[in-house]
Amino acid sequence: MGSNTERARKALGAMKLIGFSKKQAIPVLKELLKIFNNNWEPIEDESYRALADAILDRQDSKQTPPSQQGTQAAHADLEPLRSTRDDRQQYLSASLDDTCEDDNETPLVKRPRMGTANFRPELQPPQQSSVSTQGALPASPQTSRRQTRSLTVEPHAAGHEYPLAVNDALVVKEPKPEPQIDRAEDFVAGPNATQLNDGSSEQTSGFGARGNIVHQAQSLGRSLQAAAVCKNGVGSTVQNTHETSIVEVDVASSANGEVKMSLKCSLGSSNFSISMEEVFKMVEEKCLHSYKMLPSDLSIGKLLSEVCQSVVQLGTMHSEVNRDSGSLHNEVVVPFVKPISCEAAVGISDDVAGGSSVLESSEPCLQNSLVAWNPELAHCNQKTTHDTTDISKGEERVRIPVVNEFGSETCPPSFYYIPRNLVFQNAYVNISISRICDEDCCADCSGNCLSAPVPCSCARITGGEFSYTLEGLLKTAFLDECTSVNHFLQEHHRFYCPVCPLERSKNEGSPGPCKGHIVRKFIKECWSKCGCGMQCGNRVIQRGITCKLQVFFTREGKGWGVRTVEDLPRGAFVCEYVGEILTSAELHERAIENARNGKHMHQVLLDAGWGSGVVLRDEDACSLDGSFYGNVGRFINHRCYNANLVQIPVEVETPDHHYHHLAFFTNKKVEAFEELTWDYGIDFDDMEGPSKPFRCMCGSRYCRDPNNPRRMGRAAAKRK
Ligand SMILES: C[S@@+](CC[C@H](N)C(=O)[O-])C[C@H]1O[C@@H](n2cnc3c(N)ncnc32)[C@H](O)[C@@H]1O
Repeated sequence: MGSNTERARKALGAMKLIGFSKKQAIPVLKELLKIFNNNWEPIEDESYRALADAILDRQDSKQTPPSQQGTQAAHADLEPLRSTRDDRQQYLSASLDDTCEDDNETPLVKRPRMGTANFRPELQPPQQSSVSTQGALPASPQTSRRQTRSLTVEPHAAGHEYPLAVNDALVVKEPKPEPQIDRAEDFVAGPNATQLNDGSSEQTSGFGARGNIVHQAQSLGRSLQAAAVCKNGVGSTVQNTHETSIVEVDVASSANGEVKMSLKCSLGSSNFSISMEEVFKMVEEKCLHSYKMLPSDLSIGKLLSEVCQSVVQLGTMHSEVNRDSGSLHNEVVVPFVKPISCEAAVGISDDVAGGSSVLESSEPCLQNSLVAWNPELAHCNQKTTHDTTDISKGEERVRIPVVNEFGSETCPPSFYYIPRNLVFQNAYVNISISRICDEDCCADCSGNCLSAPVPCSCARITGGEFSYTLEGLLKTAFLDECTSVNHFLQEHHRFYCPVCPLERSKNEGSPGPCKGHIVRKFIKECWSKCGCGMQCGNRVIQRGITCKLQVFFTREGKGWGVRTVEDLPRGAFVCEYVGEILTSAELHERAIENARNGKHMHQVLLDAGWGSGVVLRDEDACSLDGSFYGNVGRFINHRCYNANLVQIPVEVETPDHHYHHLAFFTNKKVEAFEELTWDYGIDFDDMEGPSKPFRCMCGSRYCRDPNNPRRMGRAAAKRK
């Protein structure tokens, strides 16, 4: 603590260190001491941040144009309401004056901490009849701006009303759910929170909050909660002030693994409404003041989002540690509860008309999934070999964690993670240098083909233009065309095999008529026979996954799914669908086997190039099966019509298209924590197959499943 002189010396030393002379600092310090009724704590807090800001505000105010003087005058009116100086104050002023003579001292100053909840004079509670920082220090252009942004914070500002007298809780924008899925938002809050925001209840501290959050008993644990309690000008001479101001940072996880941070500022009886953008901007400005310079791309929003992502990652790691030490259910960090089996009876859909289609599972899985909420009904402790911190086991450039907030298993049933397709047995995939002719590669190129003045021969099959932009995204026109294939099937070319390999594998002697395959646009990437480097912009999918993904257990009964934990722009490559490359006959066998075993189906036809006019041999009619060997793509669930991913065939190392890669790209902007989905192309009306399509839980208003009661009219749902 120390004497007032000592404290003043330190404060001035701290200011000196960041470039403020005593001449500049002393009057402001005096002013603040008056405001805080000689309470040093709010001034010393955060390495004298209040003092530094107040000095800056005062400096700014000197440049305030005359037009803004009226506002200052309004504040000046508050002056008489302020508490009068007592003897102590006078003594302190004298001490300060003394201190002024000594310029040699350089007390230690802590580096200001960024992002820590702290008490701010500007956000000080309206002391009903007395204290106002704004009143004490003339409003500057900056403070005026702040006042405009946080209009109702200052209760006595002339002419200011409280048009949005609402909640005091500042809630960071919550992770966005997948559009059009109605969800009960079950956020599990920190221990201090009770119920936020349905308007019906408030927190213990008197806060309400925006959003739709139902808090439950479990929490992320105290370690994830930071609370800063700052004394707020409590003193005998200040009347009508409340005892403390509390600023809390609460981090809560939702039932489906989303993370929400809420900042709660107890501001007594004041009402105010501000947007998070305003808060972020102000914090950024303050950081700038404190640090004098900031990284140009600093964004408090991003910083907070990073905090949320770290919570998810830490939660995942904790769950793994707990699982290993057998204490999963003793110490709940993220609300992991008892598991379910997600084994399911399966069937194979005969539908190939929608293009690449995943052969689907059936009801039992859904029934199992629905018991996920009831731990007592959970069963099947199937052992898996997954690393929940990274299901790819280091095979990808990024880690892909697994999160399960509902099931007794912390990870999905076993499979081998492979980052690239592998031939199972008989599929004919001939990758050889000699098969790539000169027109199908760019041997003379170097560096980045996208930067060349004239597109090289690798752009030939895409009409002389590359599919990618220099930023590594799909070009809009190309993406629009690929997406419209899924949306308006009838308008796109459908190819009918003279003898369909799929039908032939079902009935060799008398194959049924081909149901049709959609002719899709291909991406063609440069490859090893090209002269360009691996960083060439026309090599996107072959560089592998770069975005941050997470495998999570869905709440809607779809089993496991995939979500992004960062915002993704439109046209971004997400991942490939990887699996064993099967022939039609092998595919058929697998489907029957899967149907017997009752598993999710993970098979996708690679039929985008079947319309080449040649009658395909069985070994040329390839498909991918991710059941036993696959990558993260095997977890991506189906959504009717308005999925956020589009599947695009990609030619990399073989020029003929019976074998190709299947890559997923975002077809809209996707926000962090949205589930990633693609339209499997299932015809839910097709009941001919050995088993029936799964009951669709996609939540899309355009759901095609006739058994889905929530879908819109059949006509709307049916594809054009
Ligand atoms: C490629 S897998 C997707 C990952 C799967 N959810 C899992 O847990 O392994 C396809 C299977 O997921 C389930 N599924 C995918 N999308 C679904 C949806 N919209 N509604 C219900 N189940 C779905 C079905 O069981 C389907 O056979």
